[in-house]
Amino acid sequence: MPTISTVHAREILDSRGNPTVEVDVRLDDDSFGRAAVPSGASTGTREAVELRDGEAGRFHGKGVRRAVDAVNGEILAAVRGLDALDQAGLDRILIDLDGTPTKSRLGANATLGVSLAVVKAAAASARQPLYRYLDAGSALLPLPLMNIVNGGAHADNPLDFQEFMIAPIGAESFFDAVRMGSEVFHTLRGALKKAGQNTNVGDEGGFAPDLRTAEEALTFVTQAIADTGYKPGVDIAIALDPAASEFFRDGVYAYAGEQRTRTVEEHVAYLVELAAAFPIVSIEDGVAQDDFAGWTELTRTLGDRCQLVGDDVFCTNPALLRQGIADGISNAVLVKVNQIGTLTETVSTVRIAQDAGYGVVMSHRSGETEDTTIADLAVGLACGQIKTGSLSRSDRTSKFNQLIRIEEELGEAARYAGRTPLRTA
Ligand SMILES: O=C(O)[C@@H](CO)OP(=O)(O)O
Ligand SMILES: [Mg+2]
Repeated sequence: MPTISTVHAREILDSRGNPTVEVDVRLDDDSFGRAAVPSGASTGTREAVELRDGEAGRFHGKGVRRAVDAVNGEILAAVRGLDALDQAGLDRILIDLDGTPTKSRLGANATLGVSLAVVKAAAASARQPLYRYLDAGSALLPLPLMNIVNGGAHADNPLDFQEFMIAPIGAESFFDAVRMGSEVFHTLRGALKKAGQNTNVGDEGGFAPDLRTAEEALTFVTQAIADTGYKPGVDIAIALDPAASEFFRDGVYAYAGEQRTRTVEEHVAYLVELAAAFPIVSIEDGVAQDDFAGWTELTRTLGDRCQLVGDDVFCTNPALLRQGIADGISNAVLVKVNQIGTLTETVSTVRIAQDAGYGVVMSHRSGETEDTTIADLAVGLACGQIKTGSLSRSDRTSKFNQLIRIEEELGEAARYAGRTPLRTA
């Protein structure tokens, strides 16, 4: 049984130039694992706590030295000598050591870094790639939701909705999906340029044009799919993440870019209208995390023909997801490892969703690193879908590239999910 001999954390930079935690783990058989922790901008209120120092001047208060110190001190002392193959036991110790319901004492950025670095070291010890270590039979390559237009909290443009994504549902393989996505991305660049728009990109590598309405962005995206030679809705469909919690104020949806508000009823009706007018197969956080009436209404009106993904409303939290399933809201869950802070809890959220027939979308954060763990998790947990940004910027393409390698390694056994996981009419 390989045991944990050293755990060492450091501060590194993420894709927004902010500090984040990276953890190295070495086992007594010399196996090594390294994991870097991502960071969100549009965060759910019930996410596990990302510990930041708040120390004036240093990294503008965003340092993560306290989380790093927690790993190199208390956590190291508690996990040294533990069985590296007992992930559930390790994660239980991390949760108990922290002792708070939201991991606010040691920081979810500390616990997650250790949790993921240990499983990677354990996989290395077993001489398995991570996806196979998680499940020897895993061979399902996810449908990628590729974010090619950025708005909301991820860009300095007027678009109220945060993400406009393309989903190559008709691709024959994961590699084929990446090729198709890349082609559309470049067609879109040309079209934006021709329209006199800037082609700068936002936090997740999608374009951030100066557009005001979702219809304008959706028209550009649908046209780019068609102009590349693909059938919108057949070869490539569209997915949205309005990240509606970000613009839900005083019981109404305040569209700053459009300079108007919509009531909950008007807002839901607007989403239904968009889903009818464009080839939209998935909407994440269509309504806000605290808008229970909105979630109920959206699920009732659109849930039979569109994937409705809960991000802020569930925060990858098994208890919140269980409650949502009991309440009958949404029909899919977004899974972000740092929203909950350990691998074991992440896996439990995925399993709860799968058992309930809910869709599962493994996801990056808007602040990422070159770490590609989520690519392996998407395959190893048979999620069926992954959301990892655009077809540019290495913090995003690193995940696509890892999935290309996994598909190649699986060879004949590899299966590309395509449209199957969407469960849409
Ligand atoms: O809302 C989201 O789904 C994510 C990832 O795209 O953004 P952030 O990491 O800023 O929460
Ligand atoms: Mg989201």
